[in-house]
Amino acid sequence: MPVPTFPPFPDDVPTHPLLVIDYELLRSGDSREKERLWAAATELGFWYLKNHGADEEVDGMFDMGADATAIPMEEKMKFEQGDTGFSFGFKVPGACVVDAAGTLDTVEFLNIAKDDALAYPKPARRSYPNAVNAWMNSTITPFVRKSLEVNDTFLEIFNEKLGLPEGALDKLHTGSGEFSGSEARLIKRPAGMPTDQLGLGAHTDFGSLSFLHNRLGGLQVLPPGVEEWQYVKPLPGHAICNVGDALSIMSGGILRSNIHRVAPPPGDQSSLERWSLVFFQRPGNSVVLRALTDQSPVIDQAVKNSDGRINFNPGQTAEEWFVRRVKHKRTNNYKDPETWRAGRGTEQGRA
Ligand SMILES: O=C(O)CCC(=O)C(=O)O
Ligand SMILES: [Fe+2]
Repeated sequence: MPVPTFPPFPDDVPTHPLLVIDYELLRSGDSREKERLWAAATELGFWYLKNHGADEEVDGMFDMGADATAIPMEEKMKFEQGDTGFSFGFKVPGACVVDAAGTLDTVEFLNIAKDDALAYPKPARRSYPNAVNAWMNSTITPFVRKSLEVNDTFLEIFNEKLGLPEGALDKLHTGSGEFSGSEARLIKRPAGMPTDQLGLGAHTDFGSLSFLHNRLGGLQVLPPGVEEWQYVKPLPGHAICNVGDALSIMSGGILRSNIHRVAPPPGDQSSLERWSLVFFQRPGNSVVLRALTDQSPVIDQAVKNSDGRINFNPGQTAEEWFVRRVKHKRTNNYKDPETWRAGRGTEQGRA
């Protein structure tokens, strides 16, 4: 399907520039580009990525999402994620809350486990409707493989910059060979939603790295030391990449997991249906989240110098961390601001 054209992103809203990182340069080992990536990942934790080579897979995923979310609600509910902290499957609008007051969300998710995409046609974590399965070999699995390749490239560079023994971060992710919370997520915000309602509330991402593709505005970041939310402008052909909590903890806070949210698209884009696609890379399920102080003097020093706002030893595995964060977002589990706070990550009081 050709990429549709949209009304332009307005030039009169607060917008935060991101560094543009060239994936091809990273792959060729360009040391200046690696330095620029390091600056982006440690200062804000967000960057654009060009020349990632995943455009075809991304377009296919949006076509798949349109197909899959069009199935009848009754059918969809058979594949709903449920309230136990299991993420894979559909999440319908209103099934999650976006803030401590219990305000309902406005977006639909379709989450597909990396483990299912790679094992297909063998089921690994759960089953999906035919409208998803039909796209597995042609589109979903290739998108997952491509996303893993991109994120594994980042992990290798961060491993080197953090002074970790070779392959240390890989061993906790792809190299662990075990199931993980890694997943591809399609997000649909229906057209004509009230312009004062958030799509997704302020959060940090749960896992290690997020590889995001969107076409309409709406994503906003709260940069360090700034009190006003700022849009990240979608750029054609550019992914938006960011660091999540798990990698921030492992690196002793050197890699930044920055708070962000999804607001209504700005200006003339506000009434349109908004789609985004993310691949979330997360550590293997049994990996205990902790700063890798014993493997890197740089990380050890960072923890010693830290202001104490991030707990670098939360005493949870990646799976426990993930389940806790997903579960406490569910509307059915919301009781009061305390139950909301029980699902928080490294937001550091900024949400
Ligand atoms: O839709 C977007 O632009 C961002 C989505 C996001 O932050 C998330 O799913 O964690
Ligand atoms: Fe996010």
